[in-house]
Amino acid sequence: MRSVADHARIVADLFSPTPIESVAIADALGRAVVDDVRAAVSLPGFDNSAMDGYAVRAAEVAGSSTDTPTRLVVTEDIYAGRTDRLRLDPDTAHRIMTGAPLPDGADAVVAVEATDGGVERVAIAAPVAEGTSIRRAGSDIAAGDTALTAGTVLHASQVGLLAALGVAQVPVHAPFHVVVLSTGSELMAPGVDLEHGQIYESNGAMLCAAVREAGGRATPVHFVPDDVEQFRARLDAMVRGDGPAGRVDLILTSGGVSAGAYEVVKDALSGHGVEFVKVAMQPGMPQGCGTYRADRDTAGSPGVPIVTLPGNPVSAQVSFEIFVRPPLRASMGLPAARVRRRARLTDDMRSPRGKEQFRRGVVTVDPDGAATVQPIGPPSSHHLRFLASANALIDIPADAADVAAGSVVEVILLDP
Ligand SMILES: Nc1nc2c(c(=O)[nH]1)N[C@H]1C(S)=C(S)[C@@H](COP(=O)(O)OP(=O)(O)OC[C@H]3O[C@@H](n4cnc5c(N)ncnc54)[C@H](O)[C@@H]3O)O[C@H]1N2
Ligand code: MOO
Repeated sequence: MRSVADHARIVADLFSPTPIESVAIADALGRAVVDDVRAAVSLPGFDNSAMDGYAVRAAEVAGSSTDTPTRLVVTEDIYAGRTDRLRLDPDTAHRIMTGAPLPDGADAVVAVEATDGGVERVAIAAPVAEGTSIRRAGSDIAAGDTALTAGTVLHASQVGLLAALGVAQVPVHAPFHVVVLSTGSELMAPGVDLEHGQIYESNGAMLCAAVREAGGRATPVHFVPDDVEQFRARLDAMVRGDGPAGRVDLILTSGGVSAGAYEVVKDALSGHGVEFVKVAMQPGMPQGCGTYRADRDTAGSPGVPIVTLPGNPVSAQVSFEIFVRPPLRASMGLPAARVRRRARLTDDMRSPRGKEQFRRGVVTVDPDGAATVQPIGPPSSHHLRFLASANALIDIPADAADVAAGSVVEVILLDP
């Protein structure tokens, strides 16, 4: 059997970086900038007031107190957005609002609370040090400085910084596009009354969600029947790239790869550039991957990478986590690996020797930062409920069999 690490490397080699596109910053959320972004302007762009108050010369109000306020004539009213350049004459004050440009000659702002709030004349009841309540041009970022380094993922605050710098669009990797195929005659759409032996399709919905959560784009292709010819016809349309889905970076299937009599994926793809292997892991043992080329493709056609996951829902989702998510994210310049950490096991666990086990677990971190993990649900791969309650996968190495409560194990955190 192939090791998990070897299969992960072989799958990752199928992936290539997606093209770069220029995207409006609001639409670039969750994507990584491909180049350093330099500030074209300074922030702030001009000296401005940090408070609603009065722009003054600090030396002129030095002796102010409640009993002996300094009285100044107010000669200007500066609101945020005034664009004319002003000068503060000696023995005068300008009423000024937060964010409004500081007049030349002023070297401090007195907050309105330390004054009588006068409009034509103002009484200032407290001294201010030079520089008080002034936000200097470039004190946040100077024009020419690096605002974001290449690879930074855009969250709300990074989008805010780009907007403040007047950046409208940024170059980012195009979303990695995955066509998600579900096979199986037993699979039905929601809303249908199930007959005995039928089930609601769930892998397609789950894997599409997983692709989107990872930052990619997913197109579901549901309910491909267990028919090799029809299955191949669907694939061929995708490989040609002339279907409604456009460019396809990966075809992801689930089901139909083990040892049964109706393994449509295996039957359709064997001999077409796809290799089927057993990976030493639980869940997720039967796996396949390769580059699919249609029969009539001319030599040299690049084909489309394909990963075939096992059909059991927990196997499909765990396999996605281990084999597909990391290279998918790397192809978009996004941090690939989930956070791994050590945690103390709350219960005894058994693991099949010779297979790396990924058990569902709930990790709890106490206020001191110490983590414990409780395994939940049995190891078998149809227990979707327990997967849905887990926040981590417990990664038990292939050479371990019995792991006692209290042991320290490695966990993969599934919550962002
Ligand atoms: N004789 C053997 N039988 C099995 C082996 C084996 O080595 N020898 N391996 C077992 C393991 S481990 C797994 S995992 C599964 C993998 O089977 P397939 O990938 O061929 O998947 P299917 O047989 O098509 O389906 C398995 C199971 O999952 C359900 N399923 C499939 N697709 C969906 C979907 N889109 N939504 C919801 N549920 C789905 C399907 O109904 C089956 O219950 O094989 C074992 N058997
Ligand atoms: O390997 Mo299967 O994925 O255990 O259920």
